[in-house]
Amino acid sequence: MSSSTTADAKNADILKWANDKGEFKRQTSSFRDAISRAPDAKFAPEKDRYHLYISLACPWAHRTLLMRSLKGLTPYIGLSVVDYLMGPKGWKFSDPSETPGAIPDTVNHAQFIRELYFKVDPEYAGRFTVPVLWDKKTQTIVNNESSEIIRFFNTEFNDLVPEARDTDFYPEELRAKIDELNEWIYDTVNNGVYKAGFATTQESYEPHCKALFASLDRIETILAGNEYLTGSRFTEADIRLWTTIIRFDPVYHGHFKCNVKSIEKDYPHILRWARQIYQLPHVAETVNMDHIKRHYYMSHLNINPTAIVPLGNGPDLAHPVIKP
Ligand SMILES: N[C@@H](CCC(=O)N[C@@H](CS)C(=O)NCC(=O)O)C(=O)O
Repeated sequence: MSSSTTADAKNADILKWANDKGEFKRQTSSFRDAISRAPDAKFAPEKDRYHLYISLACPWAHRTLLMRSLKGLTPYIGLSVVDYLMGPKGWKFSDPSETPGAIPDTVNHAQFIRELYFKVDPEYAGRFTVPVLWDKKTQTIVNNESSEIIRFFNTEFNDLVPEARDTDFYPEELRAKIDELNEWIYDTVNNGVYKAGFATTQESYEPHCKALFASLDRIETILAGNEYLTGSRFTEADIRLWTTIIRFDPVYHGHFKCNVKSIEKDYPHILRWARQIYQLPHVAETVNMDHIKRHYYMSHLNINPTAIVPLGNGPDLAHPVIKP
């Protein structure tokens, strides 16, 4: 298949989220290299070598932006931010005068994220997802899987960036606990909201919605007895869950039909934890509620054909933290 035929074929179904059985299945990410400080590594940690492409709306991409900020990597790794609106050609770049918060692609001068994928692989037939971590030196995609990008951001710049050494979000002694939490939280919460929201049959919606709230109840119990998910330490497990939780009341509760309970009214310990993280240094500046709400409500027209964006923004995360 030529690249233009591949592109046309993708155009036809890019906004179709569920399969013929009415279920949403997330595709496995294709680019899985890593930045490494090991001698002779293909992708060594270097200043100004890498560029991160994200959407401020996307919870997966948000994790990478957050880790970049928390680890002090902002001056070391460049950033482009796509428009919140996803059209038939996928994520696009816009000028900030049209879309405040957007940052155009100053590295590859692409109009759409798909161009990066085709530049690296003209036969690429997967989805054109964000985040994308780009290497300017070898002109390729290092990795497009957020869970892996945040892992190597956490450790591999520690020799280069003085302040990065002071923080470790995946400490040796908590790894087993973090991995265990990540596994069920990914399946039933991070991806669970999408499985409920993109379902096109009652049978595929209900079990995912029930599993989601069973997990939120379990998380509420954990956070009733602990400051963070693993105890007293803020870790990767919190970062991964938090980007989903702050989107919950403003978007998933209505748009994805996850309305059995809300964070603000029914989960006081999750709310306390969400506010506590929001108020840590460098976190609030990564949140753009306009991009978040407009992306979901205006891009998924099969779910919301009028494209009306509800007014509520969810709980005020800047509100002083009150222990319930
Ligand atoms: N496994 C990926 C998932 C990324 C992902 O699904 N991103 C969404 C936005 S929230 C996307 O870019 N979707 C575009 C598409 O599927 O066409 C990760 O965690 O990095």
